[in-house]
Amino acid sequence: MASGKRQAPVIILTGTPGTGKSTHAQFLAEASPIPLKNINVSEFVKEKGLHEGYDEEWQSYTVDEDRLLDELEPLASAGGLILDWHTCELFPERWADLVIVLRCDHTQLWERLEKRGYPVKKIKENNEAEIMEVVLEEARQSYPAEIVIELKSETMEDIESNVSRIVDWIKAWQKNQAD
Ligand SMILES: Nc1ncnc2c1ncn2[C@@H]1O[C@H](COP(=O)(O)OP(=O)(O)O)[C@@H](O)[C@H]1O
Repeated sequence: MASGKRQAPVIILTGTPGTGKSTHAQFLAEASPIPLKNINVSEFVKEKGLHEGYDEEWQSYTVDEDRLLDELEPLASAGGLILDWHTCELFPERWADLVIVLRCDHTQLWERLEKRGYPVKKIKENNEAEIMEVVLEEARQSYPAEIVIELKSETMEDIESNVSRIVDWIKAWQKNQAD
C-alpha cells in the first residue's frame, strides 16, 4: 500500500481524454478539506520541457517518462497531490492512495473531442479506447483493486456527486492517518 504516514493523499485522476479529468480536478481542489496541489501532467510536461519533441501526426508531445518521474517523485513523496493524466500505469504503486477512472458514453465523448478540435484520427483512437476500457484496465492492472474507483462523468450532477464522494474518501483517509 501507498503512503505510510503522509500528511495528505495522492489521488490519481485518470480516464480517456475528454472524460472530465481537469474539470473534476478543479472542483476537487476547491472542495478538498486538505489542500491538494492540482497537477495536469500534460501541462506539466510542456512547461518543464519533459518531452522529446512534438508529434505532428498525433498532435501530442512524446513524453520523456524517466524525467517526468524524477520531477514528480519529491512531490508524490510529500503527498497532497491530484495527478490528472490520461494514462496512469507509469506512476509507481507506492505513490497512489486513490485512483479514480472517469468514464463517459462514447457518443458524448466524440462530441467533446470534436469541440476540442482534435483531428478525426485522434478522436477515433480515443473513442475506441473508451469503448475498450483501456484506461480502466490499465488502472486495474497497476494498482490494488480496493483503491481503483470507476466513476461516470456525463452530467454536472455526476461531477457534483463524484467530487462529494472523493471528499468523503479524503475525510476518511485523514481520520485513518490520525488514528
Ligand atoms: N460530467 C460532465 N458533464 C458535463 N460536461 C462535462 C463533464 N465532464 C466533462 N465535461 C465537459 O467535457 C469537456 C472535457 O472535459 P475535461 O475536464 O477537459 O476533460 P479531460 O481533462 O479528461 O480531457 C469540457 O468541455 C467539460 O466541460
